[in-house]
Amino acid sequence: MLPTINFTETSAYKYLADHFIDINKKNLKELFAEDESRFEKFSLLFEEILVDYSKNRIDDTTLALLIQLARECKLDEAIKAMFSGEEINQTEGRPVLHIALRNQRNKEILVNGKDVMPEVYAVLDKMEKFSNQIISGSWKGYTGKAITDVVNIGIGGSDLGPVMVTEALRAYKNHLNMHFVSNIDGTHIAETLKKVDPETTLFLIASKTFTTQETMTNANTARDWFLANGAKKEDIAKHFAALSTNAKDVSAFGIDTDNMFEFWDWVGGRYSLWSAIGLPIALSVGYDNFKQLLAGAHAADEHFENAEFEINIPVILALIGIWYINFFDAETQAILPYDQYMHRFAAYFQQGDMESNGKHVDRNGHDVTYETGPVIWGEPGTNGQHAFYQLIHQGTRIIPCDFIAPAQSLNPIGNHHPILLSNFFAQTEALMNGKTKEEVVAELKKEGKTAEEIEKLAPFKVFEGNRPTNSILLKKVTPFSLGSLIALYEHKIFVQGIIWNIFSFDQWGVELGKQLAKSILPELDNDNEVASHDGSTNGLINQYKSWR
Ligand SMILES: O=P(O)(O)OC[C@H]1O[C@@H](O)[C@H](O)[C@@H](O)[C@@H]1O
Repeated sequence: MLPTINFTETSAYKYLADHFIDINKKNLKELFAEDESRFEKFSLLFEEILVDYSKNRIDDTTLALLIQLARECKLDEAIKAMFSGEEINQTEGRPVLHIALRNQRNKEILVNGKDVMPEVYAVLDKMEKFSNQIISGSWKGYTGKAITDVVNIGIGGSDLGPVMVTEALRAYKNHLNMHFVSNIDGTHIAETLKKVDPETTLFLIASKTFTTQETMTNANTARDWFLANGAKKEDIAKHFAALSTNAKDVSAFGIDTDNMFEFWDWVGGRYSLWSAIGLPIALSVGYDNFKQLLAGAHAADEHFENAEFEINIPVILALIGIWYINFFDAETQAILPYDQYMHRFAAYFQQGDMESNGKHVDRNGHDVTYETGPVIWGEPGTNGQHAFYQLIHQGTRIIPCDFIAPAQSLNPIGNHHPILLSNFFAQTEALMNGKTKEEVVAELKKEGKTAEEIEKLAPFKVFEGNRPTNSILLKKVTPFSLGSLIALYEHKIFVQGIIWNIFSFDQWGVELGKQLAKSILPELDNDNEVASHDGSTNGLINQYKSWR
C-alpha cells in the first residue's frame, strides 16, 4: 500500500509556502550573483548525462525543503513498494513493474510469491530469435521472400514508445522499413498499405488488451488486405505476430500463439516499450541495441532506487516541477529536444505524464485541493524557436522548460551541430537573463534610433528574464543513454504522483469517451434523425448524416 499523505498538510509545505514569498521576489540573475557555486551545486552527472538544474528559481533552502517534503510524503517507502512488486496500482489491483523488464542483475522480483524474471527472460529470448530471423532474412514470407517492411498496428502505449524510440535511434537502424499505424482514421492504414507488398511485409498487432477498437479495426483491415492480395489463411502465420497479454483473443484473431510475444498486466501501457511492445525497436535497430536500451534504463532504475534524494535526478526534477506547479501556478511544462531524431520525445511523454498524473482524486478517494499533472508539450529545437518561443520569452505565463541536447551529433555535417548547440545554450541563457530596459535603450541608440523612437520601441524589446529551465546534455544519443533518459523521466512522473497522493498507473479518464463512442456507432448505421443526446451532440450527428 502506498502512503496517503496530503502534501499540503506537511510542515515542509508550510515552510515552502513562506519561503516562496522570498524566492518570488528574487530573480535568477541575482541568485547566480549571490552564489558562484550554483552550477556545481545544482547539476548532476549520471553516466554520460549531465542534468543542470541551476537555472531554476531555487536556492539551498528551497531544495532542502523540497527534499523534506519528499521525506514527509514517505517517498522512500513508495519507491521500495514499487521495486518490490507491491500492488501499488491499487485501483486495478496490480503491481507496477516496468523495472522488472529491464532488470539485469538476476534479482528475483516476486508477484504473488512467484519470480517473474524467468518469464521476462523467456520473452526476451524469443524476441531475440525472432528479430534475428527477420533481420537476417532467414524468416521467409509466403512466397519465399525475406521481410522488407514491418507495420506495427497499435495505439497509445502500444504505439508511441516504439515510434519515439525507433525515430530517436534512426541512426542505428538496419534495412527494414518501419511503419506505424495507430489512428482509426482509414487514411492511416490506407496510406501505409500503399507503400508495402504483402509478400514481404510483417504486421505486428500490438495491444496489451487485444480489444482496443482502433487497433482491432486496423488489424482486421490489414488481414483483409493481405488475404485479398494473393495470400491464404495459412500464410497469416508468416506475416502476422501479436504483442499482447491476451492469448485467447490473439488466437481467435487467427495469429498462431507461437507468434505471440507476451507481456503481463503489471506492465502499464505507457510504460511498455521495454516489454514485447518493444519488438519493433528490436527489429529496427537489432536486438543488441534493444538490450542496450534496457541496460540504460536499468542503470537509471538503480540510480533512482539507491541514490540519496539530494543527488537523485528523478527526485530533484520531480520536486522542482512541484515547486513550479503548486507554488508558482505553472500550468504547463515544455520538453524541447535539440535533436531532430528525438522529434517524438515530447509526444511520448505527453502520454507518459498526462495519462499518469492527470488525476483529480487522491489516494483516499477525495477530490484534491491542489493542482496535479501539468500539460506537457514541445517540439524539437530550433523549430520551436521560430514558432512558439515568443510566448516562453515574453508571454504572461511561467513555462518551465527542459532543454535536451546531445554533445555529439550522429550527423556531423559542416557546422550544423555547433550552430544547433549555440542555440541550445543561448536559449536558456536568454530565458534566465532577459534583457533590461537599459540594455535595450543602449542597443537602439547604437542602431541610430532617435530618442522618440527609442521611447516608443523599448517596452516591446525588453525581456524580463527569470524564466526557469533545466538543461540535459547527453554526450551522445545511444540506445543506452536514451534508455536512461526515458527511465529518468518515468521515475520523475512516479515521484510527482506520490507527492500529489494520486494513483499514477491507472487511466480511468480515457474510458467515458470510448463508452459513448460505442453507443453512438449503431446510431450512425441509419439515416434516422437522432434525438437521444444533448442539443449540440444531436445537431452534430444529424448534420453529419445529412452530409455523408
Ligand atoms: O495496448 P492496448 O490495450 O491496445 O491499449 C492502448 C492504449 O489504450 C488507451 O485507451 C489507454 O489509455 C492507453 O494507456 C493504452 O496504451
